[in-house]
Amino acid sequence: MTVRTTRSDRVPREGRDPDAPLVEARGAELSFGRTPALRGADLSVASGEILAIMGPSGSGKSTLLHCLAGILVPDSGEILFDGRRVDRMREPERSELRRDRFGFVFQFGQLVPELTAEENVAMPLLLGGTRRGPALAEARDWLDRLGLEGLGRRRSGELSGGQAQRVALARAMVARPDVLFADEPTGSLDSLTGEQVMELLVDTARENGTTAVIVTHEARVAACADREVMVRDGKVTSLSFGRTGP
Ligand SMILES: Nc1ncnc2c1ncn2[C@@H]1O[C@H](COP(=O)(O)OP(=O)(O)OP(=O)(O)O)[C@@H](O)[C@H]1O
Repeated sequence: MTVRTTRSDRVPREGRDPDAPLVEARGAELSFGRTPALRGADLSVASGEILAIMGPSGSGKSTLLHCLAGILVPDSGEILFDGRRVDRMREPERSELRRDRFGFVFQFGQLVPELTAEENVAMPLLLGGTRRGPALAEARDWLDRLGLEGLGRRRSGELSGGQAQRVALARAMVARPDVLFADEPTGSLDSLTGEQVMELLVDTARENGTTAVIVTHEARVAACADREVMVRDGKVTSLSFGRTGP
């Protein structure tokens, strides 16, 4: 069911300047105790862009993603979302931003094991105040779209790794976030399954005009993105623009 899209299919959301950065880090620095993780990271992500962050283990990729997503606050530097200073927000405001505007997929889907797949997917809608019936109907619709017809009543222990990551993707997208943050979304999967999940993730983000920031070790996974950046020693050091042209 996957429809391959190309890097030139970028669809910014209506009403936005496609060239204005939606998510930005400016000179972000963050240390964990004496361990510096970010040493002046600069990054701009345009609205509707699918960006892959690559780099060696321990270089600061996850820390950068967590700062961009308002999970961590840098020691210095700025984090902006849609022109607003995320690093200056208090935790309740950042929490609201994460809930209302961002979606997340992590390496291990982190589904709630006691809940069924459709209940997991419905969770962001329920937290946002949607009634149970409509929320579950929307969740089933997303599961169908991601090729998981008929699996809505299963719990995470009854799903394969690839199925569980697709449920996690449905949960991340169900509330139509502005930005999808994915940290090694295919890291726990074999390469074929990982590629399928990544294609679904990228296609789903593109179809919905969702900006995506994806941390990955895998060049083949990064190749699905519009743009790749490299993180080394806590800095964004090199950029490669789309393979299909400058
Ligand atoms: N919670 C933490 N406490 C202490 N040190 C941390 C913590 N999180 C990350 N670090 C350190 O910060 C540095 C950057 O880590 P980070 O996880 O951002 O790297 P990464 O590029 O995502 O690595 P990997 O590809 O292995 O996941 C590393 O030296 C790491 O050991």
